[in-house]
Amino acid sequence: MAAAGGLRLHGAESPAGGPGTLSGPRRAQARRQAEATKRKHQASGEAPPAKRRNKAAFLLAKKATAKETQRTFKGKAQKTFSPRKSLVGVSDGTREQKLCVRTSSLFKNNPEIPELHRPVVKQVQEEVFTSEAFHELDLHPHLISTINTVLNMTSMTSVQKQSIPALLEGRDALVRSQTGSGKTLAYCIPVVQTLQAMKSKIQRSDGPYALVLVPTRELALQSFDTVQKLLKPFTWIVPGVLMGGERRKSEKARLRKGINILISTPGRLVDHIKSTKNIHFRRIRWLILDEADRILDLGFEKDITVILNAVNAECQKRQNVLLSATLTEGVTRLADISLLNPVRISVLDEPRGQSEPQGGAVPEASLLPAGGEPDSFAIPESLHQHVALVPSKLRLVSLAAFILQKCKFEKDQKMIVFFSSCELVEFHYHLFLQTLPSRLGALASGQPPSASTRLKFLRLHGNMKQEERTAVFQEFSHSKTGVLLCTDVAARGLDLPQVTWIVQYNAPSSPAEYIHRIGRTARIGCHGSSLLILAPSEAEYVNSLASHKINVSEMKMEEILSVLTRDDCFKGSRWGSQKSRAAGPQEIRERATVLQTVFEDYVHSSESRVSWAKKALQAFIRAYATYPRELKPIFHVRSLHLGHVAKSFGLRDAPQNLGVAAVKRRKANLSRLPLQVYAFRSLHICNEAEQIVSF
Ligand SMILES: Nc1ncnc2c1ncn2[C@@H]1O[C@H](COP(=O)(O)OP(=O)(O)OP(=O)(O)O)[C@@H](O)[C@H]1O
Repeated sequence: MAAAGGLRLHGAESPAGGPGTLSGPRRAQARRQAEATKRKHQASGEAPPAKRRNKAAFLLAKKATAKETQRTFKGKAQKTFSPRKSLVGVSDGTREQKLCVRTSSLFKNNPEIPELHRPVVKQVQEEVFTSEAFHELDLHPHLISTINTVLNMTSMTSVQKQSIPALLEGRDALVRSQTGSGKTLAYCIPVVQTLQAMKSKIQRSDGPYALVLVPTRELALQSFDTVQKLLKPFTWIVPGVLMGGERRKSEKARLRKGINILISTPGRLVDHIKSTKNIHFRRIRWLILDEADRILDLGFEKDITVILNAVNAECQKRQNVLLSATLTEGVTRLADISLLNPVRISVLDEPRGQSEPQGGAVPEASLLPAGGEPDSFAIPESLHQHVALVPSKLRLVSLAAFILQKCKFEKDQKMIVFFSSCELVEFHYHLFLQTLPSRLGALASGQPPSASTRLKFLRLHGNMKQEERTAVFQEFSHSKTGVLLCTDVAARGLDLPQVTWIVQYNAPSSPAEYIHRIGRTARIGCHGSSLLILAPSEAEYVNSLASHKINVSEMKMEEILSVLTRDDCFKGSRWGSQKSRAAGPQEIRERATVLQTVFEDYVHSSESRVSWAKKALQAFIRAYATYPRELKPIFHVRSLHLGHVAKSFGLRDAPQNLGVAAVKRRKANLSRLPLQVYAFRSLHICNEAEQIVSF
């Protein structure tokens, strides 16, 4: 649709969140009027009273043209929408004036939520379990009884059934099977079986016989735990873990004493290769790369080269295994240089081509994207995937409402929420921790929060100290309920039991990452669900997922928000003491506004909190600017509406300095820079969030 009338200044809403959609002088006049009101109240040290703020918004709204246009950073009309058509954008000034909350305009001037014409694709499926038992394998009886009694497992999963015999034969292998399908044991069992069977009994001082590389510290700990359990009857074989964040000195001491199965993150191992005298690879029989594609994604390629060279220099003959739920081109390259005549194991049920076998050892072409076509990923059958299209202004309340819906009103729910950066995790963690539980407990009953209303929030990201990361990982692992807010540090390989919901609040940067994130639920045949939250402008991402055979069904935002009507602590004063009332759309809006007010009041309770929220907003934009080129048409900073995004950080207004002149000035100075550099300069050089709006 063509832009109608004048353009709205991007992100420069009136204090009351008025639409600011007027053209030329009328808009300027209306804005001056609104700003004068604001200045007057600022001068007297007060916020404009709610009614007057809303009145200003109402005046602007009345003058607004029916068709509205978002102005992008480019200054181009990008999308037009009509408030009338908007699902949540119906303006009702009279009613708004009656509201007694200061937050305004949450439901006005939102972009139209497009119809989601999602193509239904047939997802690639894998059969998780087989009817074959571990005791049918030629394993040491003590190993079988450990698997049965310590791990409580009897039958093998498909990937185990295919991998264990192949690895016991001494073959190199490239293994791909869906998340949560038991890949860890698929390599740990053959390693333990071969090492315990060695003719000359292994001595601790022999040093490493098996080297397992994993991308993250938590995964290193988890794999270590599995190996340790399997080694129970074979006490002479010593496992050990090396990882960033731990004390090098104590790791050196352990290396000196001897570690036979060494599990490590690549970076820390390279550290030791360079600086520890006692590390050697003379007896290496196994080299295993778990989550191989992630190891490469994280930029460990150089480290892997250093490790491969160090191992090759001391020992040529060994078995090499690469595993992941998603294999990328990088992994094929790595497979080419590190695997010798490998067996390629894939557990896909659905044949990709008529000539291809179903599951089992398959030719390379069926493991990897053929002819440049998008790769398809197997997703557990019992995983139900959803997507919700939520306008930027409503993202924060929608997320909070969804958490409340699942974790307050439903029993035994355990949720992981993924964010795009450490700063975003920190911001939402503290915001929710300070606002949601206290509000729920205190306002609902007048009493301190009870166990039933208490929401447990945890967070996990790469900027935390290692001890804290480990403690959180353990706590969430052992907990039956709770909400873990995290970055992709938790996306790979982590086996956190009983997770029922995965929420992706910021969309992942690749379909592989999407698969690994949702793969933290519905593990090993259990049920689980996922929710991806997208802005209306990002709806196209659903098609991008479909091209990788990922099927998502729509969850309506109203459905998410409607939970607020079940909780009287979100009742606006408008409803007074009325007890029961049918929950209409207006009541949902009012309650969402009350919740938004809780967030805004918290953020605006001090200068430092405002600047904290601005920094989080800055981090969001910085992360948004890093989507890969192929996703830029869907996720582009230029299509962000800063004023609306600011609301999702509890900020009442867009950060200042967004005058047209400022934008033009910055554009003139920086127009020759590519956007990434543009964003990078603005975001990294400037401390004040207000300056980021200039790119
Ligand atoms: N044969 C089995 N029977 C029952 N449970 C099993 C079996 N094998 C593995 N499991 C359990 O299944 C869960 C998932 O296993 P694992 O973490 O190895 O999966 P994965 O394929 O490596 O997943 P990801 O791709 O996410 O890393 C673990 O809790 C593990 O203990």
